[in-house]
Amino acid sequence: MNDPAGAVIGLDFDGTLSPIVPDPAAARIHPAAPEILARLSERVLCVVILTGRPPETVLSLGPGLAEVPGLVILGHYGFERWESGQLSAPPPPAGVPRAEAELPLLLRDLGLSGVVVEDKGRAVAVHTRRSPDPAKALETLRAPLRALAERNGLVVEPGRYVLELRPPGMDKGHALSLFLAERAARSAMFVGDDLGDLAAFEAVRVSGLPGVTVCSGSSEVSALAERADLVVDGPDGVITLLKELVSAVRR
Ligand SMILES: O=P(O)(O)OC[C@H]1O[C@H](O[C@H]2O[C@H](CO)[C@@H](O)[C@H](O)[C@H]2O)[C@H](O)[C@@H](O)[C@@H]1O
Repeated sequence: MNDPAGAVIGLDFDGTLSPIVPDPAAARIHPAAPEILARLSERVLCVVILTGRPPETVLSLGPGLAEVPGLVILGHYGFERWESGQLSAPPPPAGVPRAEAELPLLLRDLGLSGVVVEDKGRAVAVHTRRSPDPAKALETLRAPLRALAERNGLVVEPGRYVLELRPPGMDKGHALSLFLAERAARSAMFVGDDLGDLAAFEAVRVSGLPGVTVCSGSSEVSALAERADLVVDGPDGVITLLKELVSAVRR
């Protein structure tokens, strides 16, 4: 990297900094991540975590992240922002509690077992990873959840055995584009693992900046690996890459 002081390093959380586990509440950041991010942030313009999770959840699943110098967390696909200990968030949309209230009946009528609802405040995620046939359950849910989202002014965000109902008007691409402009970035890297990260890959490409897109590879998602400049082996591979970056970068 020729100009690390101008580089924004963007990273997704689940599947990238945090290994995928069956229970979303049991996820934990890779133990090496906070320290390596702290070392990296001293060498680049900014490190930003761009995630579908609320920033406060990322901080609780990622002990040590609050101490990473200058770290910014853009949560809920960019609707919420945590920086220097401060959280900024617009009021939550009314459609989310309305949609969530309809979910138990919908799931019962579809006869699905092992499907778990994650209340995220500004969004609600429906997980099938722990159902007997996760892929089939996801397909069964797709159309009914799309209709439920539309009735409540929401959109469906698909992910790794999850369909999330969330407000429209923001995605990781838009959030990253705004952030690159805000920081007057001179180069950009984004690391992600899931479909929601494709928009951030595109944001790196359309920025016109020197950039690199990295896929935290898995057997569950192929679309990202096909579009990435570089594919690494899951969160362990991401940590190895970040360590190499820290070693390579002199500011
Ligand atoms: O944008 P991200 O940081 O990647 O967040 C996307 C979703 O991640 C979480 O779900 C995923 O990780 C879980 C824990 O490893 C896993 O059980 C689940 O199957 C994955 O889809 C999170 O629970 C969602 O709310 C996020 O939107």
